Amino acid sequence: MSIAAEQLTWRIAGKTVLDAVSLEARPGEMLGLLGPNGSGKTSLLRLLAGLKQPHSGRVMLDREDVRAISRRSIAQRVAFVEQHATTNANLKVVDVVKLGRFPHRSMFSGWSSADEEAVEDALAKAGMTGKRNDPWQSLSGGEKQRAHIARALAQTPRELILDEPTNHLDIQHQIGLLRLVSGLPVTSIIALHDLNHAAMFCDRLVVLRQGRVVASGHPADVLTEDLLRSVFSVEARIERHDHSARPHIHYVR
Ligand SMILES: Nc1ncnc2c1ncn2[C@@H]1O[C@H](COP(=O)(O)OP(=O)(O)OP(=O)(O)O)[C@@H](O)[C@H]1O
Repeated sequence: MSIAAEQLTWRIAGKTVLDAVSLEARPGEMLGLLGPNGSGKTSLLRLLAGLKQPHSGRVMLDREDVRAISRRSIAQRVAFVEQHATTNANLKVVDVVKLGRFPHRSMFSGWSSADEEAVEDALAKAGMTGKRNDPWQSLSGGEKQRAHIARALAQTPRELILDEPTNHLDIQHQIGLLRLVSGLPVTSIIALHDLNHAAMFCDRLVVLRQGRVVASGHPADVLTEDLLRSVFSVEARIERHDHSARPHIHYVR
């Protein structure tokens, strides 16, 4: 249930996009990945999901190098909700969600009651049951995003990687999604731009700047006025909630 990057370096077009990045999402933890535009969040998540190969360093699942684990086992346990996911436009919502069961099926197995249950549960958790038979093309941007999340949940992953999954969602669904992910019995790594949402829901945070980790730890230790100024170039005052001890950022106009 743990997922880790060890000294990952990735370059493209003569540029070092990720420079010896290490992090670990511990079992059951929701790890927030923060950083300004272009800091390397998507590149790092794609390496962790196995969609790109690092130039050096390694990705570990439960402390085992992913290169020693079969592609099928990885596909069964790691789900990735991409930022700009595309889907065949001729499918119905339920068909897209069913694709999440693909890694669990063999050439000879039929559609099982476990598959059916996983799909129904995923549709319900993503709030998409009522749209199950709608054509993909008829969905709004936020509904498409929720259907992609349902597809990832139908995969019944042990590790869940999400790249800015709250983009396109209204505030109710942003909070609903973060509450859902934080309550799942999975290990998750989630890239977020809303620092207050990250502070509210994530167990720990990692901050990237220009492809390097510049801070990591509990939200209260990471989200400081100095860090907001030096990494995000914003002035802010930080208040701590009495009961949760989590930081709340007030940006200065
Ligand atoms: N295929 C590519 N070709 C050239 N440059 C790339 C490629 N992929 C990533 N980069 C560069 O790597 C850097 C990091 O990009 P990445 O998308 O990982 O950042 P990000 O932190 O996810 O940004 P955002 O918050 O804007 O989504 C950027 O400067 C980007 O231009």
